[in-house]
Amino acid sequence: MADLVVEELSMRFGGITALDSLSMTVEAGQICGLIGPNGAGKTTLFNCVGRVYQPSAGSVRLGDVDLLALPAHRIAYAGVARTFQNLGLFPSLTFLENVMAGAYSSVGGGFLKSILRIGIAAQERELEARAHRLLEMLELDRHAFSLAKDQPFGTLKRLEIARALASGPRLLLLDEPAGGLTDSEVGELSELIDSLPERFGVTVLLVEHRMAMVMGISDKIVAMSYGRKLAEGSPEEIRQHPEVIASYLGGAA
Ligand SMILES: Nc1ncnc2c1ncn2[C@@H]1O[C@H](COP(=O)(O)OP(=O)(O)OP(=O)(O)O)[C@@H](O)[C@H]1O
Repeated sequence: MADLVVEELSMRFGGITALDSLSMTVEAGQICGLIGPNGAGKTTLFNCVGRVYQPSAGSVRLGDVDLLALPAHRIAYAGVARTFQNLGLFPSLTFLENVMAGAYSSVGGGFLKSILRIGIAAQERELEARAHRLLEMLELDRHAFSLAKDQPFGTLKRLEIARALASGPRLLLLDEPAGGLTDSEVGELSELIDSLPERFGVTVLLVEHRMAMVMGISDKIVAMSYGRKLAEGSPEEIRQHPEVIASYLGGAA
């Protein structure tokens, strides 16, 4: 069943049509890669789904929830979490604190109630235990008390994913997760991302320029050009799609 449903989404910036009536779906537990040449509208689509931009027309639904009807700050409660190209971490906090900061966005409305019920100290302990478990699952537990700013970029990319997972999302938006990584780091990160749907029950939407990585881990790919969907299908179908090859993949296919 489709988990994420985007229908006839359009976004204009002044005279530029960045998204032109684009529709797509992602099934629950799928990894969907968005590809396309520079300026195709991938980031714009990503930012409309993540409620950074308010689209000019169209709809975005996650399960039964109309994401565009929510105020942008409620997006985490609806089950959407994201990572950022340039890391959305707090450099002067420890790994553990960064992950706990990610978890706070999920306690939201129930937070006050649970404080009244179990007290703030117990709530903190619960979040801390959850953050420790996540660090362990992402093989980052040895860094729990390291400051984020003291660790290499590749390790911080994993921490960024741990932080996003801490809110218990249903949809994870990954914005160029492999940007700035070495080839061996990309391999490790691909394995991690590939394992996320099964281990954490998330659906993943991924924007990434490293073609081998997208082709290797995506269940489906949406190829975009000039704000429109050029093709949608399995990596194999996309690799062989004449229009995709002509407009974008060329030698990379
Ligand atoms: N905030 C903005 N203001 C004005 N124009 C924008 C804005 N964001 C994107 N655009 C324009 O919308 C179009 C789509 O851009 P977008 O960044 O979504 O493409 P992209 O596929 O993500 O490209 P890239 O691979 O280079 O990141 C481009 O023509 C871009 O110049």
